[in-house]
Amino acid sequence: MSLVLLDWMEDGYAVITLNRPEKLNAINHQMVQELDEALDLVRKEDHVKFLTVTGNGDKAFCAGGDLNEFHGNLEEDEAYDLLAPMKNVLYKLATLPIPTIALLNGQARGGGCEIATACDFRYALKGTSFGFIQGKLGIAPGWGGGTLLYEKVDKQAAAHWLMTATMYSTDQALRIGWLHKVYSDKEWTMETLLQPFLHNSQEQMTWFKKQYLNSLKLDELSVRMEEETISCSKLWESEAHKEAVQKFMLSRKN
Ligand SMILES: CC[C@@H](C(=O)O)C(=O)SCCNC(=O)CCNC(=O)[C@H](O)C(C)(C)COP(=O)(O)OP(=O)(O)OC[C@H]1O[C@@H](n2cnc3c(N)ncnc32)[C@H](O)[C@@H]1OP(=O)(O)O
Repeated sequence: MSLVLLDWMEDGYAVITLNRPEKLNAINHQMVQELDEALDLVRKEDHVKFLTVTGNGDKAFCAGGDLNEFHGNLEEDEAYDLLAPMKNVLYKLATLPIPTIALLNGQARGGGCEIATACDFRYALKGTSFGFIQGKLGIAPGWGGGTLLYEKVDKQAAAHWLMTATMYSTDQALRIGWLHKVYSDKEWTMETLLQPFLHNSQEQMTWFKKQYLNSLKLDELSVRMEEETISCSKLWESEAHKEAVQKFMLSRKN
């Protein structure tokens, strides 16, 4: 079964859906590969105006890395080997030549917030919540999403969220500029959400994105994302991290 769906819409945009609702769309190795392939396909299509990324189900956009695979007993080099491919996926997503919009249909935690941050814009359903909770797990973001957060919101707001590792409501996330819009259940239809983008031509969209990417120093961005993955791999071996993952795993067994 495909754990990542890629749909081409008649209106000229593409939709990537994280498709593992029973596990709150937690990212496992298969999904990393499928996401990578989906992004390559989108990149090749020159008629697509923009891409949306969303999660299947009504509970979560994405609950982060799958803690069965990204488990606590990995050594530093093993952790690096697992984290780096998803960091490469997020770099691809962040630098895609067309605009990207995360449609946050449910909560996002850890790596789920990293995926959303790699998109250019974030729209959320009212009542959802978000957390860069890695700090509470004895680690730090490891897919490059912490680095990207510094590009997307005020630097102090980024540092504050990463260091406190707390859950933010839609209001808090709007206040720091991470979310761009919040919609009610009734308004949560593709027509309402995407209407403002649809009038643009593909040429306009690629230019707008190019102009935005020009404002980022891309070489430096990839170096900083790589540094993040290396740092997270080192933290992976900490006792605090092992204990936090163990706690989650034990809670599943009861
Ligand atoms: C590893 C990469 C790292 C990074 O670089 O950023 C990270 O992503 S760290 C963050 C990892 N994510 C988490 O720590 C979140 C773990 N999940 C939870 O704390 C809870 O599931 C929840 C998000 C608070 C939701 O709780 P609840 O509503 O009670 O749902 P369940 O807990 O019952 O979840 C349903 C189902 O989904 C499975 N699940 C959820 N998250 C993960 C996960 N991250 N990895 C693997 N599986 C996950 C959960 O186990 C349940 O399945 P069953 O056990 O089969 O019932």
